[in-house]
Amino acid sequence: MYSKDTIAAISTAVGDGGIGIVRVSGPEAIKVVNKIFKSYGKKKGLTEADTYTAHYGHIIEPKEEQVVDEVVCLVMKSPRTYTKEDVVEIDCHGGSIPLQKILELVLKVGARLAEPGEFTKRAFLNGRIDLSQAEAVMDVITSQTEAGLEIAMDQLEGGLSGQVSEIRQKLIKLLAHLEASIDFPEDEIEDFTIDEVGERVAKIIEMIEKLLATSKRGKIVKEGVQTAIIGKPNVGKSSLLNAMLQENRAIVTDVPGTTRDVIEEVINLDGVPLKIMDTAGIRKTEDEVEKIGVERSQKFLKRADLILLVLDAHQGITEEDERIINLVTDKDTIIVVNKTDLTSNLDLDELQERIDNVQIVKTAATERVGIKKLEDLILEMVFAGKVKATDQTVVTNMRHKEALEAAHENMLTVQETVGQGLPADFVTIDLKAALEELGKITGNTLGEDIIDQIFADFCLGK
Ligand SMILES: Nc1nc2c(c(=O)[nH]1)N(C=O)[C@@H](CNc1ccc(C(=O)N[C@@H](CCC(=O)O)C(=O)O)cc1)CN2
Ligand SMILES: Nc1nc2c(ncn2[C@@H]2O[C@H](COP(=O)(O)OP(=O)(O)OP(=O)(O)O)[C@@H](O)[C@H]2O)c(=O)[nH]1
Ligand SMILES: [Mg+2]
Repeated sequence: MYSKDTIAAISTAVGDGGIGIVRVSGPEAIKVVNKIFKSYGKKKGLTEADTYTAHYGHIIEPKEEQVVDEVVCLVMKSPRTYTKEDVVEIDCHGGSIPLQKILELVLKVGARLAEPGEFTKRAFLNGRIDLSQAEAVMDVITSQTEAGLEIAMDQLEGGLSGQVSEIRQKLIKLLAHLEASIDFPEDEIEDFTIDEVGERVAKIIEMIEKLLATSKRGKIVKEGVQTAIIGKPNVGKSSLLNAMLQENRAIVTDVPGTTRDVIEEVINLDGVPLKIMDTAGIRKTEDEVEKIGVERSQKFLKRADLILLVLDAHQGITEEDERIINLVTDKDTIIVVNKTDLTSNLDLDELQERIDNVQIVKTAATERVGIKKLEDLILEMVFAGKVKATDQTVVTNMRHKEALEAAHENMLTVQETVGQGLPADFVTIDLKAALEELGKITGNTLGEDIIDQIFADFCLGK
């Protein structure tokens, strides 16, 4: 079972700020800190303190009566605390010596060192938050953009938990009805028709699909969009990157084959980290160095979420372009027809007709023309037009996505069985499986080892 040790850790960055915090949690937290805390003036010790009160004083080495640091202690009493246990925070000076010295003392007088994520794990095990909320704590800490923070905060406040439990409630109700009809087939109290079962199943599937549909957006906001700029040499790929960055990051010359390595830059497009890679022009080449660059860009092409394929309007479409166009058929792609400030030798209508499902944008990179339109189109594409939908719960976690997908599979099986008019006991197994999958998101149905593994990835002191 779960240990009720009193745990302690440094909860702030060590030696990297004016103030640092040593956090202590567990049944002995107040007693432990009280052994090394001397309050200012004649005041009583921390054991007499009310919950959520701050106490000024000193940390003292118990035997030697040596003052270690001047601090403020926060006392928070069970059950209304971060862990639901007694919590004492020692706000000390932020240098690594005071922090480590105080932690050492706390450990000496009765606490043990907390494992990574153990405070939050206790908040979960003691029922203050569920597993998806606990995981959101890390997402808040590691968020890269404001949009990412907003989504993580929604999850921390129980947005995802609420939706998952709503689906689970529906499943449990359906299961209860079906099991009753199996156990007491002659009772007619709650026996609903097969159509009603079908409707309820369809509703549950729809709810799961709605959540799953947000995961693409979730991944993008959390991890960014890997964008590769590709095209044959000299079409203006590096110029396009520079125009999007609004600076001259990549070297631009009129010599084909200028970019030899892959250049990676991040631009913040309306809260979305767009990770743009400018690649070496793709073409057959005898030059060894350039060849390596070409091979690397083909590799990046495979990894990219989005491809900006650049063509030269002045030159028109050549055989080399054709080969590149054929490389990218199954990826989200925007064709950038560049150098539109020069006379055009490219038939846009003909191009659009040939690749009817790919969007085309006209630019003149060196003149910074068409860049805003390109950026709007990128946002529209990666979010399917739902850029501003930030009030919505979004699935960002792979573990959650996989559980939703598994539950979805189970429900489709249920739907098929119901459609064939098979008796109730044929579907309860799959309904239970779906219920179990959804429970993994909130942590209701996860083994201890997997829970341990999730918290092990947390940072120290969290
Ligand atoms: N000093 C300090 N600042 C911090 C934290 C902390 O642990 N300590 N946090 C750590 O992540 C974050 C805040 N998160 C917290 C979440 C819950 C509770 C808490 O005590 N909840 C109780 C009491 C609520 C109440 O008084 O109404 C509860 O939910 O029962 C505290 C902090 C950020 N700032
Ligand atoms: N007129 C005009 N010239 C452009 C435009 N974009 C790029 N160029 C010119 O085209 C040449 C090649 O541009 P780069 O950006 O280096 O082309 P690239 O595709 O990165 O070339 P490689 O790295 O060699 O594959 C340079 O001389 C640029 O100034 C444009 O929109 N209009
Ligand atoms: Mg280049």
